[in-house]
Amino acid sequence: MNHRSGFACFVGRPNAGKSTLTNALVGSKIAITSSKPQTTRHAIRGIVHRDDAQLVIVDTPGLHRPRTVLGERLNDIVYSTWSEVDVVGFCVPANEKVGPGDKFIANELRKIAKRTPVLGIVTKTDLANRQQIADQLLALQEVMEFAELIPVSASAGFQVKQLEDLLVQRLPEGPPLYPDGDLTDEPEQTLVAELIREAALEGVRDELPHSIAVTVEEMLPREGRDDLLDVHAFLYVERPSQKGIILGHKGERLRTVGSEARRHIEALLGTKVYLDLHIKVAKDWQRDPKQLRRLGF
Ligand SMILES: Nc1nc2c(ncn2[C@@H]2O[C@H](COP(=O)(O)OP(=O)(O)OP(=O)(O)O)[C@@H](O)[C@H]2O)c(=O)[nH]1
Repeated sequence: MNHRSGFACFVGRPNAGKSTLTNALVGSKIAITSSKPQTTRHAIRGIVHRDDAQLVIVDTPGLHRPRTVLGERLNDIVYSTWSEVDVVGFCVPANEKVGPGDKFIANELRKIAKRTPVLGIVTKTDLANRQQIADQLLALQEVMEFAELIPVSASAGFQVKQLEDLLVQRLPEGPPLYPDGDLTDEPEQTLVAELIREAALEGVRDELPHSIAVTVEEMLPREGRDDLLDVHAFLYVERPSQKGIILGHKGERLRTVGSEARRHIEALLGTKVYLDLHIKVAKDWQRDPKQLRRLGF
């Protein structure tokens, strides 16, 4: 049998379960999941290695109606990802009605479906009964024509292997694209920034959904120690009032954010970490292309 290799990405409205599915396929936490929408801001690749294939999964941010420069940038990332992959999985949760958001995405996907096969994936089947799952498959079929339709549950591990096979079948023949063992080719610094941002948003997402950006200025082993990494990072907010929210009473919240982020960074990098975290106010960074570039968007 010939070896196959190529790229896949999952699309779907926020919270559809794309990151969780990526993690279930890759078998290690490389994309950051959360219970609130739009936390996946970077195209993080996870890699499924098999004897007969290598599947590279690109995790895209949710497509949405752009209202700010950041929104437009995010959509650009989505479109350029779609045009680069061999197969797209369109995720719709089993326990939520197929709605206008899904139809909006389907309309956009239809434009690429002639060149790139699109699989319809009903996710989170553990949250629905058989009838609901069947109804959802039918509802999904209504919105566009799919190359395949499949129900899965990333949490329960239901049909994840089957989905992997369907994705692999759509890849072209070719040698592995990455060396064995690579989980992601996203720079560590980006992952670390994402973990800090995630910790900072915990519990205040409704107040500050898109107002936080994080840059990691420096990551260096502590002099004379090979078991301790110094991480210097800035957390950007748009207004002084938001700084107060992040800081909390007497800076207590920021300390919690710091230790929470540090725990995750240590788990990711497998080393002890000293996290030096400072807040900066960068006025309207979301609307300013120059600031966006500086913050890595
Ligand atoms: N019960 C159940 N929950 C799931 C499953 N997959 C994802 N979830 C939950 O659904 C929520 C959203 O999942 P994510 O994987 O972050 O969704 P996403 O589509 O990547 O979200 P964005 O990054 O916001 O676009 C999280 O709370 C997950 O734990 C599943 O198979 N079963």
